[in-house]
Order: sequence, then C-alpha cells, then structure tokens
Amino acid sequence: MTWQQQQLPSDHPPVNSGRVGLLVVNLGTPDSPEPRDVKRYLKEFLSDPRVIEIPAVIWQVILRGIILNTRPKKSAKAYAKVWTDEGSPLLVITRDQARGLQNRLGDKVIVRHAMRYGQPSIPQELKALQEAGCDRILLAPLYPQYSGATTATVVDKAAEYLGDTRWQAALRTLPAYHDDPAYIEALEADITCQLSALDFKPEVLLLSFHGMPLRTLELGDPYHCHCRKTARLLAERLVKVEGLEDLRIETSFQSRFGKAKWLEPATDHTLVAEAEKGTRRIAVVAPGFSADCVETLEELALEGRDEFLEAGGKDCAVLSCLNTSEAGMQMLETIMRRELSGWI
Ligand SMILES: C=CC1=C(C)c2cc3[nH]c(cc4nc(cc5[nH]c(cc1n2)c(C)c5CCC(=O)O)C(CCC(=O)O)=C4C)c(C)c3C=C
Ligand SMILES: [Fe+2]
Ligand SMILES: [Fe+2]
Repeated sequence: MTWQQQQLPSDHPPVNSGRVGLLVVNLGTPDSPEPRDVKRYLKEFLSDPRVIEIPAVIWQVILRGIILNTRPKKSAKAYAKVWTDEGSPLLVITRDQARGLQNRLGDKVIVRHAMRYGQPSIPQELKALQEAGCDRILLAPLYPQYSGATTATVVDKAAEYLGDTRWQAALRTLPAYHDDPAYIEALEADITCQLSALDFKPEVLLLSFHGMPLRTLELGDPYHCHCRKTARLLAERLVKVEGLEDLRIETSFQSRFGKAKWLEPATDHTLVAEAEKGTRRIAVVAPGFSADCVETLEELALEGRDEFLEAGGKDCAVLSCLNTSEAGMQMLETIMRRELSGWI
C-alpha cells in the first residue's frame, strides 16, 4: 500500500476544515438534586487542588471522612429548592447563553457549553468541536473575575484534554472581564432596569460576590482585587443614574466554606448588620455570577432574604444575574467577538 492509499482513521478530525469553535464554561453542578448525585459532584469539585489548597494526603481524609458524609444531604436540600423541570439553573442558563451566542455569532462559529465539574465535560465538548471541524477554539470560562479556583481550573482541564490529543486545535482563552466597559455597562443597564421594577425603593444595594479563602489573596490571587474593581466601577456609574443618587452601595462576599478565614465582610453578616442598624429596604445583586445558581437562588434569595427580614428589615429583593437578558447577551457577544477577531 502506498502512502496515498492510506485511509484516515474514523476518529480523525476533518482535515483543513478551518472552522472556529467557542466553548463557554461554567463551574458545574450535580446531575440531580439527589444526595448521591450531589455527593459525586462535590467529590470531584472539592478534590481539585486549585479549589482546596490543603495537601491532598490531609484533605482527602477530611473530605472523605467528614465533608462527604454531611454536606451532600444539606446541599441536596438547597438544590431541591431551586431545581427546575429542565434541570439545574446553572446548567440550563449556561446552555441558553451558548444558544443565544450561536444565534448572534452565526454559522462562522460553532458554540457549545461545558461544565468544569460534572456534565457536559470540557474534554467531551472540545472533542465534539474538533469533530465538527474546528481547528481553532476559544475557551471561555464565564467568570468575570479571575481566580485560581475557577478560571485557572477550566484551562487546566482543557490542557489535560490537549495532552491526550495528537492533532490539537489552536486554543485561545477568554481573559477576565471584571473591568471591561461592556460588562460594567451591561450590569448598570440590567440592575437599573430591575431596580425600577421593584415596588419599593431600596436604601442600600448590596453587591455580593462569591467568597474565597483570605489566604488566596495573601498568595497573590487577583480575585479579591478584581471583585473590588468591578464594585467600584459599577458603583461609580450607578450613583450617576437618575433616581439612584441616594443609593448606598456596599460590597460583601458570600458562600463561606470550611473553617479557614474567608474574604470579608460576609454577605450573611452584612445583611443582619444592615437590618440591625436600621436599614429597612435592601436590594442584593451578585455581579460575579454570570448565571443564577444555587448560591444566588437559595443562599441569597431564600436564606439571605429571610435573615434580613428576621433581623428587622422590611423589604429585600434579590436581583437576577445577567443570565440571558438582552444586556447580558449583548455583553457576551461583544467580548466574544473581540476575542475571536482575526479568526472570524
Ligand atoms: C463565581 C465564582 C466562584 C468562586 C470564586 C468560587 C469559589 C469557591 N467555591 C467553593 C465551594 C462551593 N461552591 C459551590 C457552588 C458554586 N460556586 C460557584 C462559583 C464560584 N465558586 C457557583 C456558580 C456555584 C453554584 C453551582 C450550582 O450547581 O449551582 C458549592 C456547592 C454548593 C454547596 O454545597 O454550597 C461549594 C461547596 C470553594 C471552596 C471555593 C474557593 C476556594
Ligand atoms: Fe463556589
Ligand atoms: Fe452556598
């Protein structure tokens, strides 16, 4: 047989097809709100050394011996309260963001979505893009603020897939967009619109970001600085909006996990402290989450709201994340087009 007669193997990517792929990625979620699925998800997530920075020989004993015997039941209850007919809110919204981007970007790009932990996985979706003929792929972790525990783990997982791939696609990664004018403008527009639809006028707007262990800041992770910059840029714009001049804007960090010291102030403590010092009407928004999820829909909108009201507050509204809102999708289209420039 001459070399011209050699057949390509059936799993060989299409040759020179020159298509461009976009993979949008978010954190991940269990397959169902059942404790066994939540346990499997938490085991994968919390075994990532980027997420829990304790030597594995020590952490795995704590994780398997304590955390995975207690947390899944508690978390499953929280997931059950927010689960939808279509599945986990985080997965459904991320899927819809990918579909929206596909419509906006047209057939020059193939858009898919993946979850860093759970399904659909990053390797499976990168493979699907290559099989569809993409030899250039933009990997887009949908985290406006960079952190080692989120953005970097997405790139790690993609690199794992590339390590197993003979003919790699060229890969670009979406940088953090915490101070991107398109992101700040989208937040301003969406928050202003949601505030104007409320049946009360909040005295305080609380910007609640996901927390991180304080030690990550000391080790040089830019996450805290990114959150603070987003908060400053957003607040500077919101106070210039007609009708919002008197709004007091505060920042806090939610979803504390484990015994170590986390970034402060904590959202739950802040909600109680605000009510106790006389704030009666508050609105809360989570600008660091690109999609609503258990942390916003349960921890903020159910638990956090109750805590504020029980401490003496009168009205509390938890606003939606950008999700698939017009402002949010316009922003995603703008930043993706910019990162795809030269490719499409
Ligand atoms: C937005 C950025 C996020 C950062 C930063 C982050 C850090 C971080 N998270 C945990 C532990 C948990 N997070 C959980 C859920 C969760 N976290 C994020 C985002 C960030 N996490 C999202 C979008 C979600 C929601 C997932 C969903 O299915 O809806 C959970 C699971 C829920 C629970 O049991 O409370 C845990 C646990 C750590 C330890 C950490 C930084 C080190
Ligand atoms: Fe988290
Ligand atoms: Fe939580």
